[in-house]
Amino acid sequence: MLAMMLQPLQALQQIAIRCIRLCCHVVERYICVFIIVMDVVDLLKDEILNLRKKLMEKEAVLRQHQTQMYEKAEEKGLYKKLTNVEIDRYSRQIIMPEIGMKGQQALKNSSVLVVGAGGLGCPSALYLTGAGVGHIGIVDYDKVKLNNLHRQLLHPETSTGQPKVLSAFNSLKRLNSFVHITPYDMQLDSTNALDAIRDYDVVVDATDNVATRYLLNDACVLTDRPLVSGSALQLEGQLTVYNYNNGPCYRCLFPVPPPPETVTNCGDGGVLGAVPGVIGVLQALETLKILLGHQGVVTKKLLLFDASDCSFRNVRLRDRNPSCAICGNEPSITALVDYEQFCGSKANDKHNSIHLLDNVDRISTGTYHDVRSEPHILIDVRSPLEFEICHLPGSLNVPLKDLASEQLVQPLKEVITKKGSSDKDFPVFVVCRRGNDSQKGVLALRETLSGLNVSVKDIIGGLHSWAKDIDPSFPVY
Ligand SMILES: Nc1ncnc2c1ncn2[C@@H]1O[C@H](COP(=O)(O)OP(=O)(O)OP(=O)(O)O)[C@@H](O)[C@H]1O
Ligand SMILES: [Zn+2]
Repeated sequence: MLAMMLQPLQALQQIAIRCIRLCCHVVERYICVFIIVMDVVDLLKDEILNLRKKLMEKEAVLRQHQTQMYEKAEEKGLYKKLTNVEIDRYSRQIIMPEIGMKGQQALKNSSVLVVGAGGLGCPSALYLTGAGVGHIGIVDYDKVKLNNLHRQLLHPETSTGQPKVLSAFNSLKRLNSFVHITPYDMQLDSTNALDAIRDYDVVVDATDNVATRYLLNDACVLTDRPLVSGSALQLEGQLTVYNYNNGPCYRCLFPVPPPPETVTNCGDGGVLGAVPGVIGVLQALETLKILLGHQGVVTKKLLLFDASDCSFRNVRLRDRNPSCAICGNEPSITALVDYEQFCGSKANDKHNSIHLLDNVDRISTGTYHDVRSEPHILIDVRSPLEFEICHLPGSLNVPLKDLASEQLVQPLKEVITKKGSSDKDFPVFVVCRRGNDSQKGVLALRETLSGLNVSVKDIIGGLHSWAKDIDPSFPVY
């Protein structure tokens, strides 16, 4: 009787087992197919990468031959005139009355040094190369980083980790093999700037730091070269040509460098890629106008570009200062100086660590990792926008500038009073992106939290160290 009652149940069980087996089989097949597709994708990616490498090797050999040919031809004075291919290639600008054969010929016989192969240097060099400037030098000491690619469009993904000048050289040569490109993988400084600049007619300042701006300015004044200067940050850009047509030099307008802490760079302030794109292209345009001897070069005035409403504004600049230290009537500077010392900042925009706190007031990311399960408060002093990109679990976001405000710190005080016990200092840790602002945060909090039993320390190296030493999956920006 019992066996009869169980029969349909067993049949159902069998059907269920079959169904499950069938499902497993289907899932297994899907996984297999997925794995096979993934394998094919990986294989194709590897193959394409190898082909690209081979292509680059072949292109390098070709360029070597072309360079030799160029040099031999130049020795014989052969390349002074435009070839028929060049006439065809540049015909759309040659037929303009402002350029003509003479203008194109002039471009072919001119040379431009682009300093910086970054956000401004890439678009600048791109249009100078396209226009057929005969010789372009490009200087940079840095390597291509992943976070350069959104705006430094001469660098393809495959260049990441490569010297920027090599990457720029390859892209420019691929674009126009008629142009002679000289890459300089080096930092321009007082020891090499004059020699580098003397070989070129015009200098484009596409760098990102104040020390190099003064260096280029002085070097251009001493060698009598126009300096096409540009800058871009966030949604704004600026452009002017210094030391041209009796106009002012950079020192005439800014005899004293700004305090280093007031200078914001792209790494901290951010920049929308198309903004340096606009300014870089305008730098190329002004350079071409100088080489062609055109009127209307942006000198003795400053062009201001505001991308938020796409407005361009020209403001008049002061005239050349007769008592300027470098271009004045009786200059006190007659040779290049130490620009890092003069500006009190490095000739790069790389992050410099500051030391405001004693070691006892700081903890490593490893120590924080070990104590994070114990009661404490972690304050992240970055901006809310940065906090949104990534943050450590349980951290409170109080931006550095708000730490000095009694009113804004009041809720924090309440949390500490609630959590802390009176017999032991309650631990408060401060974190930021790289470990500088967190130290400032500790100093500010010591003021605003005075009177409370707290021990305030910062985390050395900030979230960058956390990602490097503790959690490699943590985003870095
Ligand atoms: N003295 C110098 N000599 C050679 N190259 C320089 C010098 N100073 C700055 N540069 C280069 O100028 C370029 C400026 O580019 P950009 O302003 O786009 O900044 P970045 O350093 O590439 O990027 P980010 O600031 O976002 O890290 C950089 O590639 C930098 O290496
Ligand atoms: Zn001057």
